[in-house]
Amino acid sequence: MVIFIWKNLLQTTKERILQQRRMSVYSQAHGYEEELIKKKLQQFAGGSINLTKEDNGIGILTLNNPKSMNAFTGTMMLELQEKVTELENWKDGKGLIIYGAGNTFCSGSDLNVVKAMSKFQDGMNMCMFMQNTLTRLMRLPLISVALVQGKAIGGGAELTTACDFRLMTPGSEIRFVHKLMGLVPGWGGGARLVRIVGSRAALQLLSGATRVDTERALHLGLSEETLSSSDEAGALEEARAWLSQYTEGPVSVIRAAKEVVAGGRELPLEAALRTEKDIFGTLWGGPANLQALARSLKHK
Ligand SMILES: CCC(=O)SCCNC(=O)CCNC(=O)[C@H](O)C(C)(C)COP(=O)(O)OP(=O)(O)OC[C@H]1O[C@@H](n2cnc3c(N)ncnc32)[C@H](O)[C@@H]1OP(=O)(O)O
Repeated sequence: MVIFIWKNLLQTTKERILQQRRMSVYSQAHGYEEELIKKKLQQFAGGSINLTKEDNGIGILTLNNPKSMNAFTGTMMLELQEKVTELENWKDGKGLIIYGAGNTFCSGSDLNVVKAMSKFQDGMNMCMFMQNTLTRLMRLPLISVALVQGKAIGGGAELTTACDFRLMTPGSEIRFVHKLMGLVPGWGGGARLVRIVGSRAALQLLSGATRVDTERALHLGLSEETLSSSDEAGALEEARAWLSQYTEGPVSVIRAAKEVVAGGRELPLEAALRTEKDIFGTLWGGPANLQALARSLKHK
């Protein structure tokens, strides 16, 4: 009977964790009209977002619109949402690398879309659409890395902040150019940047529209490492090797580690502690835990 109650409790906990992870920031209650914005975005076609899921549990998400420096067209925004949903349902996933085709990361929103969506309500709906998608991306139980080659500009810079880590190739740069367009970030990149580099550095980067090269990014803690390869294949291989240090091991444990950190990053302390307890409960006495105990490991 006790075991039955515990199993039910564990199942409910797992469902609650899953629901929290998929929760969007905006709904109709905030005046957000998802179907309307999706219809509008559909009108601006071009490029694609491609996803491959490797056997090692690492997903590779490619921003593919190289003729416009991988700017996000409307259909790419819609495809990003679809790929995030696919990744939420990928039970074997442990890590994710996001990179841009053609040796550059992303030049933000396609300026043709920006111009055509200049009405207030369109802009707000697009902002909420992208914040919802990037928040769900950030909450994925996968350790994520933005591989920055070339330029990450505007919304491209914002996208990098939705990843757990950033790796940069020689000569690459991250730049929040919003000020120069009479804007501030709207894809959640401002709020996330504060959590990554602190409020003073974030304010400097936004109000100065500062070019952040590899050296400055390392200094600010915006980038983890400057890779040695500049070419796409070499950089991707290096990023894969870097990420593998952290994705090595049982799927359940790696995903749980990411979920504990995601809770700690986003929630007030008591809620984060309760989330940690719930996630701990999904592992305690589980296969990975029992196998480790049976091996009587010493951590010398
Ligand atoms: C969320 C808010 C936002 O993201 S608002 C958008 C912010 N982004 C921008 O303003 C980027 C504007 N573009 C630039 O500053 C430059 O093109 C950057 C990215 C620095 C690249 O410069 P450079 O290496 O000299 O290449 P280029 O200018 O010749 O560009 C190559 C082709 O790509 C295009 N492109 C570039 N960015 C965009 C964009 N965001 N939307 C639409 N098209 C874009 C350029 O127009 C150029 O096209 P073409 O070869 O002239 O036909």
